[in-house]
Amino acid sequence: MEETHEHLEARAAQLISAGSLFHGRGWMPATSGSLSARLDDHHMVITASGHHKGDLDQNDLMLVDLDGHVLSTGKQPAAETFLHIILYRRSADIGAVIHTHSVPAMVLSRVVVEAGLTLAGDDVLKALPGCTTHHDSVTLPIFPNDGNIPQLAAQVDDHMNRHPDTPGYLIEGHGLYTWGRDVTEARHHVEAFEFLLDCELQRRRFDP
Ligand SMILES: CSC[C@@H](O)[C@@H](O)C(=O)COP(=O)(O)O
Ligand SMILES: [Zn+2]
Repeated sequence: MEETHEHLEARAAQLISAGSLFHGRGWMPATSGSLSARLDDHHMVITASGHHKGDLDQNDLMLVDLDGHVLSTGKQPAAETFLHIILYRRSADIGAVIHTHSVPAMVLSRVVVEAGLTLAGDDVLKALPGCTTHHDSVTLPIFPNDGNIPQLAAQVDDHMNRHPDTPGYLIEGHGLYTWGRDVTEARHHVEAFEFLLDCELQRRRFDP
């Protein structure tokens, strides 16, 4: 358990740094967004609910097990904790999950009428899993927003059963979820998606 806690502080430090970076970019305005990292097969560290993600400290992170039990006393976990948990349960290769609320993710998730947004024709795609050339493409499924998080999590899980290589998704009028093997890789995926979404939004202004 001591080792888990030691791990917790190191992972929490990485999440604090990512929160500061992404808030600074305008992708986690006010108290929006959430960040987590796997500690072992049964535990994760995740942001506590309602904290400003640009100004987190170790007290704003907490230990939760992958059944959803809160193991840090006196703290309320992120509202969308279950959306993080289902990803860790799916694959031991998922080591960190990050949720952002950027303007491009918000706008595109509302204007795209299809069930998914395909990103193509950009070299930065190569920063994403499964893409090796700029000829590759990635489709982000778009789920209707739902305050019932277990229900939304079940929809995401069902989609990923059918499309296990999905590297991220959008929630309509809400934001982006993506993940990686560790916090470093999840950060890269956030940056790549946010860049691609911004480009896509700007491209549509010229060619709607
Ligand atoms: C503050 S608006 C955004 C929230 O409703 C929620 O979607 C979110 O991303 C952060 O909630 P939190 O409970 O702080 O993890
Ligand atoms: Zn959110």
